[in-house]
Amino acid sequence: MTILAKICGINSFIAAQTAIDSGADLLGFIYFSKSPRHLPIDNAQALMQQARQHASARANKVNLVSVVVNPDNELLDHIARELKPDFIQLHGHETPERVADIRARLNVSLIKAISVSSKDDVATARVYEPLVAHMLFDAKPPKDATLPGGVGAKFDWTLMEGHKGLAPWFLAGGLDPWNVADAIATAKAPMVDVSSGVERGPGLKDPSLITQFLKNAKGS
Ligand SMILES: O=C(O)c1ccccc1N[C@@H]1O[C@H](COP(=O)(O)O)[C@@H](O)[C@H]1O
Repeated sequence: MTILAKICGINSFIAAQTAIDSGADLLGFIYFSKSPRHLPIDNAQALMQQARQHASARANKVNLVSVVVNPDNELLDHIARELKPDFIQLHGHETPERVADIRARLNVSLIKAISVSSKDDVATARVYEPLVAHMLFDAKPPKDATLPGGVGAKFDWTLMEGHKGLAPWFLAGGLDPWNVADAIATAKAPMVDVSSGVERGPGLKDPSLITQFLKNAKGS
């Protein structure tokens, strides 16, 4: 099975270039000021343009994702207009009603993240699935965490056993180059997403870890 992989929290050209050259299918750009990977819109615009140009020069297909947390309409409109991402990832507590509003408002495909610690959490995907292109299953962050994602927290991958999904879905949360093959095999995940697991410090993407993650994910 071909596994699709997203490298999230891209905040430098070297990280984007390495991810594209190593076969990433999607790159994520964080708009959330508490994140060490946060990029103001102007910086994201410049970096996304460089990434698109590099992918096009290499004839690689890569989709660019803007990641937001409980965004208001003003921010969403701004992101859609200025960044023109292929996807917007909603990584907060957006309700199904709010996701339906966003879908009606924007002409951008959506990814909805939900945090998982039980089978019931996985089942909540059913109500979102008709509204979005992909679901993303992440761990519940620790209680004292300031970020809803990007903290390297893992969940029990066996909770995903038997989950089919209307569309291919992402497994995320605490993945790294050493555990990604096991995670894919256990969860039967068609797509994976990583942020902190390919860093040498908060917000510091490590090119060799990006390359190793993609090799191990795609070799599965
Ligand atoms: O990466 C971030 O800083 C981030 C901030 C706010 C919302 C989501 C964020 N990242 C997403 O979280 C998952 C899991 O991260 P990790 O691999 O466990 O560090 C990541 O795949 C991003 O989609």
